[in-house]
Amino acid sequence: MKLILGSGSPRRKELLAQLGIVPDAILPPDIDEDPRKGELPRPYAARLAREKAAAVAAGPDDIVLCADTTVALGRRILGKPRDAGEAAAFLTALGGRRHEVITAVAVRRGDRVWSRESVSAVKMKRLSDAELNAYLAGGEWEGKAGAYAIQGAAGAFIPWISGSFTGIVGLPLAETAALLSAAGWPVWRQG
Ligand SMILES: Cc1cn([C@H]2C[C@H](O)[C@@H](COP(=O)(O)OP(=O)(O)OP(=O)(O)O)O2)c(=O)[nH]c1=O
Repeated sequence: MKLILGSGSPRRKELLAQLGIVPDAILPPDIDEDPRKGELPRPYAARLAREKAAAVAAGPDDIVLCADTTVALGRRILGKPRDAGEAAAFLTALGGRRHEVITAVAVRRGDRVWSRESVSAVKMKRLSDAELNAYLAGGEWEGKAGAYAIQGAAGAFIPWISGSFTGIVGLPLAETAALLSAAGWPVWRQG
């Protein structure tokens, strides 16, 4: 039995390492991430996590761990921005309001799949032009859902959250540990 982290996100690898878990392999999935027409953020994140888990090649007894993080502004899905212009638009839309960050986790072993979603509420302050421009120039928005990373400089824009910090960063550890255990991975083995 091998543990395969089906993710190219360095954050997910680091969060897993917080549990003392080093995957036997890292295989980033390649799937179409376009939302379906009218798809809501939570079902979208759940679908993507499962599709990622299905897309990663693994042996019948191997465990595949995948996740998807989506920022939801009401019914609107904010994924990874295409460019700095879209990042600016996302951050302007998020500023001065509350939004949700959904991270869906899917664990697959053979044909069986276990999955859960972590939903957190996040308040971002309204950004001044100086804050927005400096943040965009820093490049931390690249590859991040909603165009920010709470674990970096954008932490200064977020006075309040309710939910799971590890979930917002990309892998909710409480849910992840429970799913891995359910699939038979010895999360709490000694030594
Ligand atoms: C909201 C937020 C997202 N993110 C990141 C986590 C995810 O890596 C990314 C959302 O993109 P995802 O599509 O969830 O993941 P990914 O493309 O980075 O990696 P893979 O599909 O291979 O697993 O946004 C942060 O790092 N901090 C944050 O505060």
